[in-house]
Amino acid sequence: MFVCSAAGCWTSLCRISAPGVRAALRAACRRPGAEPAGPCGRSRLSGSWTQHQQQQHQQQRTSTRRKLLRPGEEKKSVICIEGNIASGKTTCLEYFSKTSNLEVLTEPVSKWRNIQGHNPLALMYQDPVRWGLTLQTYVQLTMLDRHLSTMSAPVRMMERSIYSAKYIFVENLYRSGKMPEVDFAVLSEWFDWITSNIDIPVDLIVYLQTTPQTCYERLTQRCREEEKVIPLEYLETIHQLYEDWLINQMSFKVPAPVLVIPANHDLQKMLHQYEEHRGKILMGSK
Ligand SMILES: Nc1ncnc2c1ncn2[C@@H]1O[C@H](COP(=O)(O)OP(=O)(O)O)[C@@H](O)[C@H]1O
Ligand SMILES: Cc1cn([C@H]2C[C@H](O)[C@@H](COP(=O)(O)O)O2)c(=O)[nH]c1=O
Repeated sequence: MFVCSAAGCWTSLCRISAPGVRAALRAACRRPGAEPAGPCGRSRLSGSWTQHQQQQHQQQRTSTRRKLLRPGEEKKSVICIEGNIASGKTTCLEYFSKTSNLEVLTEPVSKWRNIQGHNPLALMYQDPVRWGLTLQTYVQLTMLDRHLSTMSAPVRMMERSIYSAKYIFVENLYRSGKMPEVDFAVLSEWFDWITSNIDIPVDLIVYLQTTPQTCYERLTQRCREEEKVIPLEYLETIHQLYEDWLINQMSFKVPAPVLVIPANHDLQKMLHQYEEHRGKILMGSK
């Protein structure tokens, strides 16, 4: 049985309305870096940046441009859809997949469920201490492969990223005592090497913000065999790690601006919201 030791907490502080995000993004565009900083020197309001973040990101984008662009070539954009397990990321990608000049990359979950006849995802849920490193090494490899694959359209929308695999899932295994320190050290050195030696451009993060309860209901309804052992507490912990990373911005470096979309709503309202945010998502990545 897979049980998390640390239960997460839900804070209404982090619920930012869509109009609030829009206003914040408008303000951030007008006055880059002028947002008051949060406790760790970063802005708490998603979609806006501190001066430091703005400079860092600009440098990243400039170096990407130098490496990739030839005269007349257009800048390509990468948008990562982030969120808890069963928050609706695949459904969101499916919706946008009908957009022209946009390619969609889903998470390589089928690989995590079958590598040469083995199922590291199932093994990890059955015995995380033994199999956590195995799964997360493979997740890191397959996510890197996704990031580095040749783009077939000017805009790429992909499910999660190498960053969330490390900052959310590896971190959770380690913090909950389910990953031995040596395994965490090996994964961390790999991750640090990859991210400091390989350019992994991300232009926008879209965070589908849900309650753990909503995810629990959707996960139960989806009924993926490996995930039947997941308790609500696990989703609460993952939720809190996401909130600390993307909303409070107190845990790890956020590689791109964050657009928060409240995602507890029914499918129809979600599709309506995606349509409403379409311009911001696609243009915001430019
Ligand atoms: N807005 C929604 N309301 C109700 N059910 C949803 C909604 N969005 C997705 N679902 C369902 O919830 C389950 C998980 O959605 P999915 O898109 O696979 O999430 P994720 O890719 O984030 O794990 C699926 O069965 C999907 O059909
Ligand atoms: C990235 C990542 C994922 N997992 C697990 C969590 C879920 O069981 C699946 C992904 O499914 P989702 O519906 O797309 O959220 O994989 C993991 O254990 N470790 C990871 O790094």
